[in-house]
Amino acid sequence: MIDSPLEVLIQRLDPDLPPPAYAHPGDAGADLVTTVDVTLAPGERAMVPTGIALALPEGYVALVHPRSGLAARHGLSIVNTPGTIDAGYRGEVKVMLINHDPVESIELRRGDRIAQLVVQRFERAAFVEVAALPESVRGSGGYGSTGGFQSNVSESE
Ligand SMILES: O=c1ccn([C@H]2C[C@H](O)[C@@H](COP(=O)(O)OP(=O)(O)OP(=O)(O)O)O2)c(=O)[nH]1
Ligand SMILES: [Mg+2]
Repeated sequence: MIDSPLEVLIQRLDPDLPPPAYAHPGDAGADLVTTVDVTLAPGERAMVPTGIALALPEGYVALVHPRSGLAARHGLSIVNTPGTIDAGYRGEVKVMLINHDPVESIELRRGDRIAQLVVQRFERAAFVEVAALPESVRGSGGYGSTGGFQSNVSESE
């Protein structure tokens, strides 16, 4: 890493559990753990505490992302992905987990790594109202305006 890391103040509300940690140098996400055992039935969601509180520097946000391995293997995700941790928030970081598996329950144990925190700089916008927006190549095209899956194209096309 070229730049020195950004200092982010944390409090461990549950000192027996580890602080957020990057698994490898260069990783964007620092893993968060659950402080509680929780079982999620298919389709069920739960607000899970992480035992961590933050004081992010002004101009930074922390985003709570799912872990892809748990998503692929078990269907575990986050309802409001990515969750937004505002710089001024001093409460416990919580994760709104959801079990997307249609059949299997997911059993999580205290200390399991359930999500990852990505700290980013953000811009604060000044929203300037105008009568007409500047033109662009895309215009108002969206929602699949450029096409869909390749397999949907028939051979005669
Ligand atoms: O996954 C999340 C999302 C949010 N938060 C905390 C930190 C965040 O700063 C605060 C508010 O989140 P957000 O703005 O997403 O929720 P809201 O529904 O708009 O609540 P508020 O009215 O408090 O802003 O809740 C979490 O701990 N985990
Ligand atoms: Mg809000």
